[in-house]
Amino acid sequence: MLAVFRSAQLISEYRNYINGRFVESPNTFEDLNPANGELVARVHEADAALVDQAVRAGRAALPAWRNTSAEQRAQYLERIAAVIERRADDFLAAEVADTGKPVSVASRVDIPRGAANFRAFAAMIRMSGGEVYETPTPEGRALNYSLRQPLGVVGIISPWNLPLLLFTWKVAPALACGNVIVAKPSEETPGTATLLAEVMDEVGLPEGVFNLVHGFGPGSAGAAIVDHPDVDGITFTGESKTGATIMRNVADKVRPVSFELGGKNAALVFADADFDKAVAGVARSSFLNTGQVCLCTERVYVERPIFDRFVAALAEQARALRPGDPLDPETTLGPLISRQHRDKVLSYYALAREEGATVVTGGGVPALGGKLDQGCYVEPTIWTGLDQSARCLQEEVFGPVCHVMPFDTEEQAIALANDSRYGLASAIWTTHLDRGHRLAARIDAGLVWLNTWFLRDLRTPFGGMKLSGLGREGGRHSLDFYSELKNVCVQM
Ligand SMILES: NC(=O)c1ccc[n+]([C@@H]2O[C@H](COP(=O)([O-])OP(=O)(O)OC[C@H]3O[C@@H](n4cnc5c(N)ncnc54)[C@H](O)[C@@H]3O)[C@@H](O)[C@H]2O)c1
Ligand SMILES: O=C/C=C/C=C(\O)C(=O)O
Repeated sequence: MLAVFRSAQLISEYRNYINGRFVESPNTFEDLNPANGELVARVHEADAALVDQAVRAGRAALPAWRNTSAEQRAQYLERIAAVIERRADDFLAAEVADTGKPVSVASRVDIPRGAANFRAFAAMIRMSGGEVYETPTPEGRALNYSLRQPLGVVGIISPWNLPLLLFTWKVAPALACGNVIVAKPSEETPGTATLLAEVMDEVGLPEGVFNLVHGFGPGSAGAAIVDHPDVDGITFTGESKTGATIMRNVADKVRPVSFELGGKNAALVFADADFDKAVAGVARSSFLNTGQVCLCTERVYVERPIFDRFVAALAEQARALRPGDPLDPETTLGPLISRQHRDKVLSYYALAREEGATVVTGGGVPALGGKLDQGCYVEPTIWTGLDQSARCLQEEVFGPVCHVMPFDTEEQAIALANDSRYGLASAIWTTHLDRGHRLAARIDAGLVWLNTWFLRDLRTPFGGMKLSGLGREGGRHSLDFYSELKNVCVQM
C-alpha cells in the first residue's frame, strides 16, 4: 500500500498532451485528494488556443492513421493495455488520490477495466466485418458492400466517477475505428488520463492521434472542444443537463453525439427473491463507489410481505460499511468527489427530512478523526416513507443513499419503477424468472440486471433512455458510433 501512496506523491504536475508532446499552460488549477483535502497535483488548463492546437494536430495525423489497418490498430490497443497492466500501481495511486475511492474498489473495478476496454475493442475491430448484398437487376445483378470509415477528429469528454474506466471506454473504440482524438477528463480527476498519455507516448502512437487537454466545461477546454468547427463528433458522459447544453451547442454543426447521462435507477425486490442475495446486491448497487456510479440504485421497491425485514437487513449492510483512509484495505466507503458535491448530497439529506422521510440510518457526516475530517465523507443513508413524487425520488442525488418503498402487485412495481424522467439501469430480484423476463421487457431502462448488478459484457449495448442518454456504446454499437458507414453499389 505504501508503494501505491508513494507513487501518487511523485506526480505533481498534470500537463496537456498535444501532437506527441506534454504541453504546459500559464493557467493551472489544483487537483485535491477528496479523502483529506491535500494537493495531489497542479493541472495545466488548456484554453481554446491549446484545444485548437490539439484539433489541428489530430487533423494532420488523420490521413495516415485512418489508412492503418484494423490489425495494426488492434496491435496498438493491445500494447496500450499491456502497459496499463504493467503500470497498474501508478494508475491505482493516481486514481485513488484523485477520487478517494478505496483501493479495494479501484484495484478491482477501475484499473482492470482500463486495460480490458482496450483489449475488448482490439478484438472487436479485428472481428468486425461489413455487409454485402447481391442485388438482382434487370441487367443481371449488382453487388452492394459496406465500408467502415472513421468519423475523423473525435471529441471525448468524461466524468469523475469512474475516471479511467469511462475515459478508456471511449478512447479505445475511437482509436480502433481509425479516429484521432481530442479528449478531456473531468477537472476533478486528471490523473489517470495523464498517465494514459504517458502510455500513448511509450507505445509510440503516432503524434497527433491522441491528444489530451485538461480543464473545465463552460469557458474552458470542454466548451472549446464542443464549439470547435473542426471536431467531427462528440462523445460525452456526464450530467443530463450538461448533455442538453452540449446538444444545443453542437446543433448547428449537425455532428454525431453519443451521450451517457444521469440516472435515478430502480431496484425491484420480490418476496420470492433469494433474500440474502437481494440484500447484498441492493446494498452493493446503492453504496458502491459511495453511490457515485451512474448505474447505482437510488430507488428500491420491495414487495410488502418482506418490506420490514428487508429494510432492517439493508440498514445493517449500510452500517457495516467502513468509511476511512482509501489506502487502507479494510476501508469500504470512500468520500464523495468534492466539497461541492458533498454539499449537494447533504442538501438532499436535508430535503428528505423536509419532504417527510424516515431516516432509517445515516443522514449526516461521520466523525473519522485526524486528516480524514478534512475529507468529503457522508454517512451511507437509507430513507423510507417518501411519496413517489418527492424530489428525493425524482432527482439524481449521486451519493450513498437509497429510498425503500413497499409495493403489492407487479403492475404497481413496474409503474413505480417507470415513474421517472430517467431510464438508465435497473435491477430485478426474483426467483420467478418468467416474471423477471416479463418485467425486464416492460421497465423503461437501457440496462436491466436480473438477480445481479453491474455485471458487464463489453459486447452488449450500453446506454440509457429518456434523460439518461442518447445512443448506445459497447460492442458493435461503439464501432458504429465511431464510424461513418458507407455503402458501395457495383453494377456487375
Ligand atoms: N450514463 C453513464 O454511463 C454515466 C457514467 C458516469 C457518470 N454519469 C453521470 O455523470 C454525472 C457525474 O459526472 P460529472 O459531475 O463529471 O458530470 P458533469 O456533466 O458535471 O461533467 C462531465 C464532464 O463534462 C465537462 N463539462 C461540463 N460542462 C460542460 C460544457 N458545457 N461543455 C463541455 N464540457 C462540459 C466536465 O468538465 C466534465 O469533464 C452524473 O449525473 C452521472 O449520472 C453517467
Ligand atoms: O458510472 C457509470 C458507469 C458506467 C459504466 C460503463 O460505461 C461500463 O461498465 O462500460
